[in-house]
Amino acid sequence: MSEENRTPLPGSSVAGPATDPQLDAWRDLPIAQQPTWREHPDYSASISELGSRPPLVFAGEVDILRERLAAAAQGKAFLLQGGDCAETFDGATADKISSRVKTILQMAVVLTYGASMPVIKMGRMAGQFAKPRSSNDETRDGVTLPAFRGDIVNGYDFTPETRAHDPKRLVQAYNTSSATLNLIRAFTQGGFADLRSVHSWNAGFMANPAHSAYEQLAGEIDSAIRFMDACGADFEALKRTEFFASHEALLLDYERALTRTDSRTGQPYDTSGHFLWIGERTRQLDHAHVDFLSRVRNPIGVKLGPNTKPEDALALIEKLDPNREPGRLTFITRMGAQNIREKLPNLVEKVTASGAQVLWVTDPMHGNTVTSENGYKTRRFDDVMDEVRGFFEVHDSLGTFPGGLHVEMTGDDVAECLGGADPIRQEQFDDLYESVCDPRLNHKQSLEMAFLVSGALQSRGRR
Ligand SMILES: O=C[C@H](O)[C@H](O)COP(=O)(O)O
Ligand SMILES: C=C(OP(=O)(O)O)C(=O)O
Ligand SMILES: [Mn+2]
Repeated sequence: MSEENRTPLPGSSVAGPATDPQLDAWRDLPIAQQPTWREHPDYSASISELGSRPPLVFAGEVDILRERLAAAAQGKAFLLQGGDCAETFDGATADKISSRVKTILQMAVVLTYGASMPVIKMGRMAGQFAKPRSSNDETRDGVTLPAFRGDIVNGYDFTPETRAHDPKRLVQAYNTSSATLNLIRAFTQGGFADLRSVHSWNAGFMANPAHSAYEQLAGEIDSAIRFMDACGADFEALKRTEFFASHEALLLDYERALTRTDSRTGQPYDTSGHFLWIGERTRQLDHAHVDFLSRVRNPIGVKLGPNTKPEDALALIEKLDPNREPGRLTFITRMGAQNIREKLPNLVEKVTASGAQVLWVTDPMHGNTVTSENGYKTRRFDDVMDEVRGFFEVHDSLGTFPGGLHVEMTGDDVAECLGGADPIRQEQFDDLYESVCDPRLNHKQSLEMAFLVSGALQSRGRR
């Protein structure tokens, strides 16, 4: 069958043309944080291989997510987005994926109760392989090599061979994302996500005396589930849950190659994930990332750091959400606990006054990174929670909706962030620090955060 006559199946997606003046406009713009691999002998073959592979997500699912995020932007749902700073190829095991999904589901139950509204569950998963870095190089014992930029670009081991940028990794990232997403779909659709099991996993967390402060809330959730059961609630329907995949759209080679024209609407969708965000280091208005993401239909996030001016935020809205479509644009603020109460109000005020309806989400991780005395990149649980509290205070005082939480977390018992009720100490880092980039909340710290945020949402609802 000739290319022109090939009719797409209803609702399926077909590969776009090799070049497209709109989707390829970014190629003529300045671009930061990209690998140096254009001249590599495997570059073209890797890109065309990605271009011929099936989409990882279906455009219809992306539309559903946009509707869910629109509800959150209107104060009727709450977003929970979490996962590794940097996923790794080796880390895509059944155990690690299931414990991360499990932890997100556990957090979501606690948050749903506190918020009394739906919680949109989203992993920094199945594609979170590319990392922007502050420096191009890393020096150890007098040897300088290219910095680790995520498994999609190079490897973590400190050897010249591993640190070389290798475009074949693009295809490996696609394959790993595909396997990860397959397992996520199986878990969340196949009975693993049953509300009653998720709730029973939380009993394990409550068995730790360090968490006694959360007993009342845990008891209330328990009673609510028993009450639902007694009323004959349809627990069959609660055996499945929606779960969306997201990552930073950093490598435009990868994102462009997975962009497809949706046969239902004729619109381009970046099918590498449901939700994509632009990082703090690549959100320049006239640069490639903003241009490319302005042209795809997916819901888009933008990280906003402490130096964001209101004019920057307004210009990003104009470019990324010209039709002011609720659910299209999420601002993920990462100000730092020290700054949030001072810097966030002006931004929120000016954006609200402009009439735009964005979803405001807090990332309490990236503005609170410090180096421990023994040399590890870390974050203090108290600083992280202080930023979350500041985020709630600012939105409460302005009458706007604190719509979600974006966290670097894992389901494993690692030691990377300091503190928590069952405190992690820096002496544990040598044995239990596993992250190849930023420090993540471990399983217990993640659940503790969910209980604290749930309490804040509950008091907000009672006011
Ligand atoms: O995840 C975020 C960034 O990639 C990371 O914070 C950069 O950190 P660096 O300063 O170690 O490069
Ligand atoms: C790079 C990240 O964040 P930011 O762009 O906010 O620094 C990240 O989310 O890992
Ligand atoms: Mn990070």
